[in-house]
Amino acid sequence: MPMADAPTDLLSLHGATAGYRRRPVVRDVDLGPLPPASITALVGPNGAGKSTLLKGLAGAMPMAGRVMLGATDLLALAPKARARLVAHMPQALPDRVALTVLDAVIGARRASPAGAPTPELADLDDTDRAVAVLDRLGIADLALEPLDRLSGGQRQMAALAQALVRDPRILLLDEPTSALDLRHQFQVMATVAALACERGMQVIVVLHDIDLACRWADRIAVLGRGRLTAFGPPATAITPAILRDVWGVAASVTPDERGRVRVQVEGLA
Ligand SMILES: Nc1ncnc2c1ncn2[C@@H]1O[C@H](COP(=O)(O)OP(=O)(O)OP(=O)(O)O)[C@@H](O)[C@H]1O
Repeated sequence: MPMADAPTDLLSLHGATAGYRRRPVVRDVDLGPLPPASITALVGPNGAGKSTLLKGLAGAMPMAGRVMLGATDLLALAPKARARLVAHMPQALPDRVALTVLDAVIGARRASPAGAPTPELADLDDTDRAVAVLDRLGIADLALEPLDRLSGGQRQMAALAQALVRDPRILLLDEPTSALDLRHQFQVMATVAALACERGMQVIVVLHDIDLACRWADRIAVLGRGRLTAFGPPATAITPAILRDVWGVAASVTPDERGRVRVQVEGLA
């Protein structure tokens, strides 16, 4: 259920540009407005610049342009202030860390606490919050396991818990389901969707699985060679023409019995 005093600020990118050694990889991206309690899937081919865009939004690398949350330009905020609003789960996860899952999640909470207060968690201390997040993700049984003894999928779930425990206003997830089995893919996307709604979060999630993106996202942003190529509801953004032009595949796009878009790749275009 949405919060009574749910955030109302829209998120929008204006001319967002980022790159490496003066080589722009993401160029002039205008995206939004994205309302609170929404999921935007960022899709596109390998090397299109999806991770770079997320890193720029998270403050992990410089970005030019404007990223407005309501009247606030996130790019103009000091790193600490931006970190209170934005949590980023990167694609590459640290794997040689001997902390337990619980300690890692508590550490993430303490490193950058509370952007958006969550009423039902307001009285919990950091440990209780960490336990609540692990429970919500269905991985409370991993709490005392050292991170460096987890499977790839378990580590991905722990990294997601580290991002969620910070109560961000904006949650940036870079391929959060790439190592997960079908059950955990569903659990992660369902939990993220429920939390987006409860907390009024704006979620931007990079996914390669277009069907998963169409199933869970309110909006799809297609990035091709660093530029925004399509943006809108799944049925608008994912078309045979876009799949051909951006991914180079011949594919059919059909609604399933619930009206959701399903993509079937027939061959290379
Ligand atoms: N640290 C880096 N230094 C220099 N170039 C980089 C660096 N990281 C990424 N790039 C380049 O930037 C471009 C975009 O990379 P990015 O990781 O953002 O793409 P992506 O869309 O996330 O790809 P994928 O789907 O394969 O994860 C690629 O050409 C890549 O080689």
